Amino acid sequence: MPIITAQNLGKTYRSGKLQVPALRNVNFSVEPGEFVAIVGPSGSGKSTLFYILGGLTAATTGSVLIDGVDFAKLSDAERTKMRRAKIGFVFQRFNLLPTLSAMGNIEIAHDIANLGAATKTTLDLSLLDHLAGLLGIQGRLDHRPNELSGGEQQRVAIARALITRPSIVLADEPTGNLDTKNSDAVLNMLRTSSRELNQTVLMITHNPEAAQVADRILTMRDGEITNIEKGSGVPVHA
Ligand SMILES: Nc1ncnc2c1ncn2[C@@H]1O[C@H](COP(=O)(O)OP(=O)(O)OP(=O)(O)O)[C@@H](O)[C@H]1O
Repeated sequence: MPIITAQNLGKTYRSGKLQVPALRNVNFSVEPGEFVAIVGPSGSGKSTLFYILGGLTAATTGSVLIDGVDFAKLSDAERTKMRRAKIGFVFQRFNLLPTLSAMGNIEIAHDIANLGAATKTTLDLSLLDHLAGLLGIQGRLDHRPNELSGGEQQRVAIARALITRPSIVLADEPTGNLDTKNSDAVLNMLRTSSRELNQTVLMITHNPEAAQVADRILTMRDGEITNIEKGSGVPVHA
């Protein structure tokens, strides 16, 4: 069964009398463990699609099924619970909390996920070690965000998203503003988490080379999916 199914998704933003159609008739599904890149020009609806898939915004038409469950049929509390349990976000606008260390930011993500979980877990220190090693941030965990470079902050944000072992990772431009070395580390981390941990990864990117790391590439234009092709699925510089 697909882990994500989008059916006839549409979204129109309304501000006053103005209506902005952002998504039209979007249909696709994603299998568990698949890595899907989403590309397309600015304004084509990529972020809007992510907000809807992540249960942060309601669709105007159509539906999203996560593990067969329709988001729209859940109460706000149930939707929040499901989001915390299943989805990890790597969004540039969801910055790290400035008063906490990198470690504190990762811990709090675990604590928040635990709030809604039926079975409480303790922080998985071996997973933390593993992620910090792969992302090259072991020596930086005691530092606050303002003492970290942009690339390090982005890698901490990835560790924060993955520490809860979400079944779905939504990453919006995770390599934006990163140099090649950091960008490769992030892409390879996402590639690994999909292949080895069976995490489903959806990644928005403007970089065609980054998109190739995915199994499938969806192209959006004017709120529609206009093309679906295979990616190489190969890590960068492998
Ligand atoms: N809150 C909002 N209110 C009104 N219109 C919006 C809102 N958010 C997005 N839009 C509009 O919806 C359309 C799709 O925007 P969206 O941010 O999803 O595109 P995008 O492909 O992610 O763009 P980018 O690559 O620049 O981030 C655009 O025309 C945008 O101006």
